[in-house]
Amino acid sequence: MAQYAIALGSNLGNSYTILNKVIFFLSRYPDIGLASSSPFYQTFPIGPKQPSYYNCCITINSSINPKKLLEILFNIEKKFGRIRNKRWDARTLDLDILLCNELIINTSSLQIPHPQMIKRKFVLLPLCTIASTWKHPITKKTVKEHLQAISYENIM
Ligand SMILES: Nc1ncnc2c1ncn2[C@@H]1O[C@H](COP(=O)(O)OP(=O)(O)OP(=O)(O)O)[C@@H](O)[C@H]1O
Ligand SMILES: Nc1nc2c(c(=O)[nH]1)N=C(CO)CN2
Repeated sequence: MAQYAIALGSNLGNSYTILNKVIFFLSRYPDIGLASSSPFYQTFPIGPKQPSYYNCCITINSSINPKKLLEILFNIEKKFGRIRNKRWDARTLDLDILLCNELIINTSSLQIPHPQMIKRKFVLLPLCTIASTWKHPITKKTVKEHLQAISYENIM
């Protein structure tokens, strides 16, 4: 059984409702147990000009392996209306695997920890509300320490 941290984001459609529905959907998914879920934060977009986001994080327990979980999350993004065009395009749903136990994976299609997570306040702030002491397996710093190191502000 592994513990995963997952980041959710949405900035197209009724984002608040979409995130709620996705968390409910995941909580009922076979072999996935929802452990915790953060508050939702409205955040200014990082990157190209586009609508503001709702972001949150969850932790789950699952016997599903990381590669299979990525495939499942990809299909859930599709089910909730994600159309993939360019990188960083506005989207109804983005699901990123942030952490899996103390595991490090570095393949072309899957990197864990998520390489961008420690730079993103819209990830670290919600994650810190549910997993502040989780140690990043590469930097060895906790989620809280990474959050404290970020100076920019994009939370509304
Ligand atoms: N830990 C991970 N979680 C989710 N996707 C990942 C992960 N590691 C690698 N990927 C890969 O990243 C690819 C691009 O993902 P996506 O289209 O969601 O990027 P993005 O959200 O636009 O940008 P970013 O990657 O900066 O969040 C996916 O096809 C997936 O194979
Ligand atoms: N505030 C915010 N900005 C973003 C986000 C996101 O989830 N929230 N996701 C991006 C691509 O993954 C790019 N920029």
